[in-house]
Amino acid sequence: MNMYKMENNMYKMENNMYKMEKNMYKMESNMYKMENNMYKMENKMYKMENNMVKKENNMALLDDGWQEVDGRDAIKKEYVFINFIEAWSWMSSIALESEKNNHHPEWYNVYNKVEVIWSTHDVGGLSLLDIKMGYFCDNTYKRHEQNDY
Ligand SMILES: C[C@H](O)[C@H](O)[C@H]1CNC2=NC(N)=NC(=O)C2=N1
Repeated sequence: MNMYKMENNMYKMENNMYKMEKNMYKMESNMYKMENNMYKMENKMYKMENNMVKKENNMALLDDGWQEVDGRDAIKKEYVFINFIEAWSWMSSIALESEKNNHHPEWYNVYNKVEVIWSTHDVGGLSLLDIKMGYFCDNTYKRHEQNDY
């Protein structure tokens, strides 16, 4: 009779082992899912942070005379120089930096005035590159003779 009991106990133990193993697999699978969700959340956080930085920088530029373009996700500003040569020389500096960043302006020049628009065509709106180039335009402008009437 002890033999039967022992055998029976053995079966029970074996059965419990299987159950534990199954649970382990489930736990492992849940861990992977949680990890995956964590990555997704982290990714969302990065995107939100990036958008916040973009908005903050954008606001700062708007304070510096940049305007939003009607009906477009783009910013524009008009610069006035002392003459055509100053305007063209400033445009050359911007052109070189644009090539470096592979990010190019939309602009319109008449004599000593240049209107610049920044927008990222690849994403159909503003990106951090536009803001970076906006700052570059302003900083370069400071080194040119101006005519602010
Ligand atoms: C193919 C080339 O890299 C892309 O078209 C670049 C070039 N310059 C650019 N300039 C701007 N302003 N926006 C862009 O999306 C852009 N894309």
